[in-house]
Amino acid sequence: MSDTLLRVDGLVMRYGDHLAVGGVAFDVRTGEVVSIVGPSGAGKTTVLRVAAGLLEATGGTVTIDGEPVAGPPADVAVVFQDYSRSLLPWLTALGNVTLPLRAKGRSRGDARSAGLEALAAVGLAGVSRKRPRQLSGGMQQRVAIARALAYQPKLLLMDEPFASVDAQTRMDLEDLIRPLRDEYGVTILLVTHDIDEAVYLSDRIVVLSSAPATVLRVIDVDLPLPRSQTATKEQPAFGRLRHEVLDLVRLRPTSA
Ligand SMILES: Nc1ncnc2c1ncn2[C@@H]1O[C@H](COP(=O)(O)OP(=O)(O)OP(=O)(O)O)[C@@H](O)[C@H]1O
Repeated sequence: MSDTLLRVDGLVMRYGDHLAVGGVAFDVRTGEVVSIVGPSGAGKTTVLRVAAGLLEATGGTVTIDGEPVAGPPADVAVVFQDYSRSLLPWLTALGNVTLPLRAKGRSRGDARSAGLEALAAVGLAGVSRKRPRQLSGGMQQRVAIARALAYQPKLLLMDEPFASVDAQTRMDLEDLIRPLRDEYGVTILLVTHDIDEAVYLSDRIVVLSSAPATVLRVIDVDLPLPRSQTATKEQPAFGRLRHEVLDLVRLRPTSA
């Protein structure tokens, strides 16, 4: 469980005159759930998009299993915040989940059984024939997660995946993550604004500074497993971690 799957090394990103990311480095080990947090505009999404091969960095390297990322890697899936734009409205839930599998050359029957299994894993066994507009926001995001998992990626990258749903649905979706990690043996790197969510879900948290982003600290989250929305969040250790992360995220550079 301790080998490195993703390595971000000296990552620099400049948008025109703006130096957004100023040398970010961290590792994600196989099987981990790691969150990236930081102030608004710190470059969290930028780091994730470079790891996904969707954006070319100005400098530094990202490797997955030792291979430099240059374009979207075959065994990486991405889940975005905006589920309404990530699902195809004219396809059923199952059709959305199986589309990438068919594109990858899997047979119809094989794609269908992997798709049904993934929909069941996210708690949507009964809605495989429904279209996205017939599903709630939380259910649509579950379909997007099922689509990513059915692909059986080594690495799942998630950018604010629960930011557009209500608080109760958010907790339900959070509680899918660690069991899905176990069931699919997938490593997860997640960007979130929500410090409680980062502490609750993660094995480690990468805290970025404001721009130009660097890694302020990588924090081990050694809260016992399995986690629970009530018991875990009542633990003094949860409060201490939350406090530590919040202090770092709210750090402001001292003015000269
Ligand atoms: N395509 C782009 N062109 C120009 N500037 C960009 C572009 N994408 C991002 N930026 C800028 O780079 C900085 C980092 O953006 P990024 O979205 O990575 O940060 P973030 O930490 O994910 O932000 P937030 O917490 O607000 O979602 C911001 O100042 C943003 O305005």
